[in-house]
Amino acid sequence: MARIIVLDPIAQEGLDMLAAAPGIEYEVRTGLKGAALRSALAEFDGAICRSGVTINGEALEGNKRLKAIARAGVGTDNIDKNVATRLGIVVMNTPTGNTLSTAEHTFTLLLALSRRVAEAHMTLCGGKWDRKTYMGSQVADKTLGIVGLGRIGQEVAKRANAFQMKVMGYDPFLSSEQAQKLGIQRVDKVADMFPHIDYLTVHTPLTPETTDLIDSAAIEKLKPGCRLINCARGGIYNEAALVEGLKSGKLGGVALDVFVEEPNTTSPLLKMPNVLCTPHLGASTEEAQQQVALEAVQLLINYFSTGEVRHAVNMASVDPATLQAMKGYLDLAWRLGLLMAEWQPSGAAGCHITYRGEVTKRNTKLLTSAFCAGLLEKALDEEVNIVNAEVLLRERGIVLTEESRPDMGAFSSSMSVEVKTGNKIHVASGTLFGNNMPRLIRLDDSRLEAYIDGNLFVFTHNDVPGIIGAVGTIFGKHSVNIGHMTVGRAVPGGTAVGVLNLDTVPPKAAIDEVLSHPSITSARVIPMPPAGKLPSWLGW
Ligand SMILES: NC(=O)c1ccc[n+]([C@@H]2O[C@H](COP(=O)([O-])OP(=O)(O)OC[C@H]3O[C@@H](n4cnc5c(N)ncnc54)[C@H](O)[C@@H]3O)[C@@H](O)[C@H]2O)c1
Ligand SMILES: O=C(O)CC[C@@H](O)C(=O)O
Repeated sequence: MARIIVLDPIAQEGLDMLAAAPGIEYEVRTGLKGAALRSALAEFDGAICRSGVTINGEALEGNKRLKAIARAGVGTDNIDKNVATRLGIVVMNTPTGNTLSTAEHTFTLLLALSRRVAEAHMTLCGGKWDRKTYMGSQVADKTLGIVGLGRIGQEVAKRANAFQMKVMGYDPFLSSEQAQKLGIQRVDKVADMFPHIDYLTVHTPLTPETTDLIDSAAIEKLKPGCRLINCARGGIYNEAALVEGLKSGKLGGVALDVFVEEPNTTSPLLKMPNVLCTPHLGASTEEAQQQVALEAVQLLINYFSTGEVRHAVNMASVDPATLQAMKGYLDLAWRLGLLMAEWQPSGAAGCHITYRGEVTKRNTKLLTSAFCAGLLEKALDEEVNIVNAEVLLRERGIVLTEESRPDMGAFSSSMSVEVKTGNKIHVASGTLFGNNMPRLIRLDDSRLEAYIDGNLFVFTHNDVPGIIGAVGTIFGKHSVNIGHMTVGRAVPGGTAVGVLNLDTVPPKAAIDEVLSHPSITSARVIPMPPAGKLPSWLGW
């Protein structure tokens, strides 16, 4: 049973969907922070939030249970994604559910700011019929500048065109063709539009590049009287610079839905004329809230029932069909990781993975993550999965590289992992027989064909007659049954490797006896998961 915590109010339709979902139970606990949030998160497998709760590193610290966070909305800046990734927690959002509502809210603020609607309303409510003070500005034939032309920015541009405005815009990922299609005059730098625009609106995430994007220096370059709107994130406009710009008359007005500090009832802007503020209401429509709640709940239901990862912001998304089709390869990659962790027990400095043949057409990045998860699984105290494995590996200074070679080797598909330790390189290669039978086809220099499940007994020896018989006799004497046996070598008479699948873990006395054979150079038991057992992080 997956337990889900709902940390912010979400639409009832989302809660109903959670209640009806088999294998899921949920609790709504809103308004949590600090230690209360941390201990609550530790009791659940999944979490749903909006922008109210702050899931920072402290809130996630030491969490060994949480697997997935779904954000009912777009911005995930209230979640510490670095810490989540490190802990193997996938963070997903619902990118489209509130696009139209937020674009509409932006336009609402733009129009209301132009006509000073809120101030006039407040004056009238105060008993004054004032038709002189609130002279407005027509938007038709004015120019709107848009920074960030993703989903919301583009919808705002469409509405501006419908209101007969000229639109200029900047987004590093907007092509000239798309800009032309949307009737946007694209500029190469944000500042290029400053002297020409009467209105500026931003629709980017809050990032180091967009923090204080509009500060005093930028405001200085704007056309006098320019009106600014922000329905994206507080901090993109520097709030102190806005106050100064309004005071000096350089700015014609400011409309904000978002603030650096939220909730916020003390900003000096709230008391200034030509200012219009709403308390982060961009996505607050019944339609948007219903849609993001349903989408967020669906993301978690899918994640916990099929392992599907969609709209992830801290890892590649994986749909159930891909997962299903890659099950066998994921199992192989994970097992090669587990095997290599035992085969080369001293510290790895680098890993290089080569994919050959048909497997190169698949999502090899996912297979690389699965290998890394296997490699680190036993070494680390914390949960290692495909979300955090690569990060954890790189954090340990292990250099990870990957290559794909579409040509087939001896097998239609294979993956080879090289683990560098000091000046040695250990190699293991595997392939898949059928859909779900992983096989080891190379260990260091020896070619073989071994199972990678159960109690593996791996020994190196000189390629001389009598070794197989000697080992078989020793295990027979100790009542250890051999289920499967394979030996391989690079060249006759050189170094060889034997891999046995034992029905039980051999006693130390049996291993010592094997090691006492003059031609056997090493021997160790490598416990592998039983055949068909898949990693728990795949949710199967
Ligand atoms: N007020 C609200 O309630 C509300 C609701 C929804 C979204 N939002 C905010 O709106 C933002 C935009 O949402 P969206 O759905 O359009 O996201 P989106 O990902 O579709 O678009 C963001 C765009 O910003 C662009 N961008 C990133 N950095 C940039 C930079 N330095 N300069 C110029 N462009 C840059 C990206 O290329 C992208 O096209 C979100 O990040 C979220 O924080 C607020
Ligand atoms: O949850 C909300 O209402 C705000 C949503 C909005 O900020 C977002 O980024 O999607």
